[in-house]
Amino acid sequence: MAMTRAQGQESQRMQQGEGPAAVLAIGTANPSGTIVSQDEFADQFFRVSKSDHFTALKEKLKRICHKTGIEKRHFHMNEEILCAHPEFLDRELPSLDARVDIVAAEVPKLAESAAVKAITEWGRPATDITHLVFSTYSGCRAPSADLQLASLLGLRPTVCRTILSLHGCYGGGRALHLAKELAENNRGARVLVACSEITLVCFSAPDGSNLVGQALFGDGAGAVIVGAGPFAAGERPLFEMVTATQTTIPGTEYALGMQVAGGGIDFHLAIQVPMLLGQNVEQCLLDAFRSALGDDVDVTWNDLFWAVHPGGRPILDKIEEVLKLEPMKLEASRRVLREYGNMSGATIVFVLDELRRRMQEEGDHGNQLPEWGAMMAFGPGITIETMILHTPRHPKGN
Ligand SMILES: CC(C)(COP(=O)(O)OP(=O)(O)OC[C@H]1O[C@@H](n2cnc3c(N)ncnc32)[C@H](O)[C@@H]1OP(=O)(O)O)[C@@H](O)C(=O)NCCC(=O)NCCSC(=O)/C=C/c1ccc(O)cc1
Repeated sequence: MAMTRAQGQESQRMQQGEGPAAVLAIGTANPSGTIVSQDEFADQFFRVSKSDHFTALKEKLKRICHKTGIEKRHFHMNEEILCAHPEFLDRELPSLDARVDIVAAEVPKLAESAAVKAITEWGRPATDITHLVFSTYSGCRAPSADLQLASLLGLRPTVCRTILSLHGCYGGGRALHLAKELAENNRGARVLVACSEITLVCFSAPDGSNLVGQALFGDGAGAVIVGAGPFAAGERPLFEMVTATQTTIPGTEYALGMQVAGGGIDFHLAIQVPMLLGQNVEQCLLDAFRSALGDDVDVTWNDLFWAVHPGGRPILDKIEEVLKLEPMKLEASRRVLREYGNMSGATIVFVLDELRRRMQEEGDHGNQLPEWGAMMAFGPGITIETMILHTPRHPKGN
């Protein structure tokens, strides 16, 4: 059969979604097991790891915990697991197999809890999902967590799955970026984004190099349904994903990283990370806005709403300082950090959920959050994912 170039172009156009992709529903979940107050974390961590005699290290961890801006975190890890696996405390002992056995089962289950909430809110059957993008730093096995999640949710066998491994804290941003591209280029596509992180793969006894990570990271999962028009009855865009960019800060590979080793995943966070992000975020935002709205776009940062990955309290402080943001602008990020800590790739989904909650609350009081916003997530590279968001205004009652 012969097809002309024009017919080919028309056929391609017919396969594309209408308008920018949008977030249609959001769900989040945390392990129900252990909730640790940040005030008590150092005492508890040193007790269970039998490290109370390292008094200087413990005092340092207390100083760090006090400065994190975190009030509590959720963990799958508990004393029962530690009793069964004392090797998790000693980086020199082989423990990767046992860790992977646990997270291979738990990471998809946690993702399922978040995804069920998102799918329920979306209101369509799980079998209408066409694509799945799964992000985790705990995926060291194939078939992986994406396939298990697809089975747990009863997705159709033709669902197109992609797993993003070891993207760390920008995994959620990258997954949403990819979902936008999939939805806009496949008419009728409905993409489930799932990010699920369990710190058990990184857990170890305190030493001179791991205190910041142990004080910062927590467990959680976030799920988002993404789709472009035409929208089905009942589907309601929460955030339109207007444009998305990824930038790597040259020469900063050393600053953030993780390494899968026999004794678990090691990670490092250089002390310069907040400064490096502070020096680069404004340019990323300008580039993203120019690509969305043209070179002569004039943006006032305080006129936007903000969904920034709360990688750490000084990162939020630095971004607030360089963009001269009013104090409440990063409140959604600060609240998520306070309540859950840094859940790596899943965190940005919690921030979007918090923003959506605030929008509803403000709307109920007759106020509205700004129409335009920016989402940013950071991770190893140093990589910065930026997305420009727009909130459609729904007439009351719709
Ligand atoms: C709460 C901190 C640790 C301290 O707050 P501060 O305002 O800087 O306070 P201080 O300057 O008084 O520092 C307190 C102590 O912490 C030490 N410190 C201060 N940052 C440091 C430091 N990166 N190292 C090692 N000591 C330090 C600092 O030297 C000091 O030690 P000391 O003088 O003995 O009390 C704060 O710096 C903080 O949150 N830092 C982390 C920022 C950060 O890099 N976040 C990660 C962003 S990217 C991301 O989210 C995830 C990436 C990821 C990667 C791998 C994965 O597996 C998963 C995910």
